[in-house]
Amino acid sequence: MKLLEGKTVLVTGASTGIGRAAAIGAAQHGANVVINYAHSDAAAADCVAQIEATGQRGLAVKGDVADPQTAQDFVAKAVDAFGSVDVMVSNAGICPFHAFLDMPVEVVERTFRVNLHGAYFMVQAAANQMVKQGKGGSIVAVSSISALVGGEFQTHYTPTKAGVHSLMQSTAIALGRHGIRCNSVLPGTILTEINKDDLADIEKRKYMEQRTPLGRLGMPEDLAGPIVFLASDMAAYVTGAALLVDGGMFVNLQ
Ligand SMILES: NC(=O)C1=CN([C@@H]2O[C@H](COP(=O)(O)OP(=O)(O)OC[C@H]3O[C@@H](n4cnc5c(N)ncnc54)[C@H](OP(=O)(O)O)[C@@H]3O)[C@@H](O)[C@H]2O)C=CC1
Ligand SMILES: C[C@H](O)[C@@H]1OC(=O)[C@H](O)[C@@H]1O
Repeated sequence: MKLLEGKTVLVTGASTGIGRAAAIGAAQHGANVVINYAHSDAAAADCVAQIEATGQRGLAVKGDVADPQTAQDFVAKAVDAFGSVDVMVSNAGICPFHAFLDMPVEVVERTFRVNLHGAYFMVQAAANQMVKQGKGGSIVAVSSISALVGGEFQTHYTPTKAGVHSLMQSTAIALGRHGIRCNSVLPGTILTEINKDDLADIEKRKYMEQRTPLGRLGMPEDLAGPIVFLASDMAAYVTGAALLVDGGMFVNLQ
């Protein structure tokens, strides 16, 4: 059963990792997919090729989500290409691990701008287009387990993920009257480019695995199903919700 037949799905940060898996998962469920990315041209082209291999249409639009104009351009190009915006998956993000006491100002500001401002303006641009279309829509933001728990080397990052989680709660209220649902997924530790260096520390990787009741770290594809579900009409009465996708890591105190 295809859950997104006839829909146009936009995914930010989809050249690699979770965004890429969500984009391909949406195409496998019958959507045409427009992806955003900032740097990785070849990876973005490969993602579009994978989307098209499903028989759906794909388009990559390059742009830095930290710039509010990128959101306007992304939505406009999606409408030009495929006629509407039915789903926005706000996923683009960075996590440059760094200690707190000597955290450079530029690292804090860049992380806030990409992860939180970027999500804010993407969600706002998509919502305005959905309101104009008058047939509702679905917004799924990729927050994190880190919205709920801290990280010694993530003091600049975890507040952005809590912010994204909170943004979905507030926009669920602001947009409910337009039939637009807003939810977040909260991934645990998923093996992607964002933590390749961090998890090259074998002891740390083992510790993270041992904290996970399902016994393994996540793969990007583990997020595709939950994101497609929240994007789809199967979740028609779900808004303002946050879904942990973490193999049980969050509940594992002892
Ligand atoms: N991996 C994990 O354990 C977890 C990840 N997350 C969240 O998942 C999301 C995706 O990360 P993940 O897949 O892990 O990591 P990746 O590094 O694999 O993917 C990040 C994606 O974001 C894009 N991106 C980065 N900066 C920008 C920017 N300024 N503008 C537009 N696109 C940008 C990258 O594109 P390009 O390379 O072209 O710049 C890439 O497509 C992030 O929001 C992250 O916080 C949440 C919880 C856990
Ligand atoms: C980048 C981290 O490994 C990853 O990102 C998060 O949001 C979680 O903290 C994960 O551990």
